[in-house]
Amino acid sequence: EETPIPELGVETPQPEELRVELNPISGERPLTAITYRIFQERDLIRTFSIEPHKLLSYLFALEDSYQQVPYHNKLHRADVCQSMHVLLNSSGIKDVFNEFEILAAIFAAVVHDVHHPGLTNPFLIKTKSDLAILYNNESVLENHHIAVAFKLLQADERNIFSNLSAEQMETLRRRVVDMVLATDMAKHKTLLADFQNLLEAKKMSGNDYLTLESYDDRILVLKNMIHCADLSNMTKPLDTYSKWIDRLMVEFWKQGDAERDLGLDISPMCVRSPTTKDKHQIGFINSFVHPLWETWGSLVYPDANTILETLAQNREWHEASL
Ligand SMILES: CC(=O)CCCOc1nc(Oc2ccc3c(c2)CO[B-]3(O)O)c(Cl)cc1C#N
Ligand SMILES: [Mg+2]
Ligand SMILES: [Zn+2]
Repeated sequence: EETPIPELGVETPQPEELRVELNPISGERPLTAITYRIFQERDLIRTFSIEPHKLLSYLFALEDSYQQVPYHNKLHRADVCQSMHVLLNSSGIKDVFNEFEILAAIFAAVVHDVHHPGLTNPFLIKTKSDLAILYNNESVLENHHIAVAFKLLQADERNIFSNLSAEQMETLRRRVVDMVLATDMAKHKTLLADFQNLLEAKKMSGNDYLTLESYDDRILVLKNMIHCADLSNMTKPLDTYSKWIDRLMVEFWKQGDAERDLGLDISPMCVRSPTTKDKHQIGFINSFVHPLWETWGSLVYPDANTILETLAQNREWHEASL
């Protein structure tokens, strides 16, 4: 039977200054529009005998359960889902993953930030929030996203996997848990190091296309793929990227306001000042995003060359604003 979604335990800062322009096509439901289309495009509905009305009910529930936060809302999840869809088609890995892995990857992307409160793990931990207590400070947000995603599946009219066998469901759940947990930035260094070691080993083996046998190797590439999709804003053209940054800063600044009101140290990237945005984005790109995308670029060479150029241009845009 259906059990209630775990409480957030924190009130979410309400952004009054956010105007959401409605897209003429997807209207109020960008997540459903994009995800349903991708499921159709990849023939997942037929392959897994997914009942269309259940898919719509599930996607509607995902959209409705998101918090009204400036950046980590249904638009971001639709964006990551679409980016994942594109990355799965990259040259060199297009035929590597089977339809079960693709189903898990698209599903993980669309649920990876569900019910996000617009606050960071460090904030939830230092404020001793219910979520941090529930998940013992370990990947607090990511555990919550996974729990909410699977709780929403418990209602029969939303159970899009009702025609999977118990064993298929277990493997799908394992993959989705692994991928969503991999979007925790605290895991970044290990995840990227393991990815680089894998690619180094494959290069040593000499064959020019990627062959992945073990579950661990296969899920490692998928974990890095969703991590790339999650951090793909700065690989997009500047006019798109700057809109994401504006939303992100509103969200970070609201957390900074909450930290100040609670008498806590303000997280460096949440400080309201004109140079914070550029300084932190340059730091974030140099420390995390560029190394990750460079490694991805070596896997799918030359597919990601344009992405790497756009990333460099966006970094220069920040540097010019300093
Ligand atoms: C516009 C961007 O592309 C920047 C990505 C967000 O900017 C940062 N994100 C950071 O960590 C997270 C990255 C991904 C996610 C989350 C946190 C929570 O949900 B999520 O999965 O979307 C850190 Cl540590 C720093 C920055 C900076 N600047
Ligand atoms: Mg997240
Ligand atoms: Zn995300």
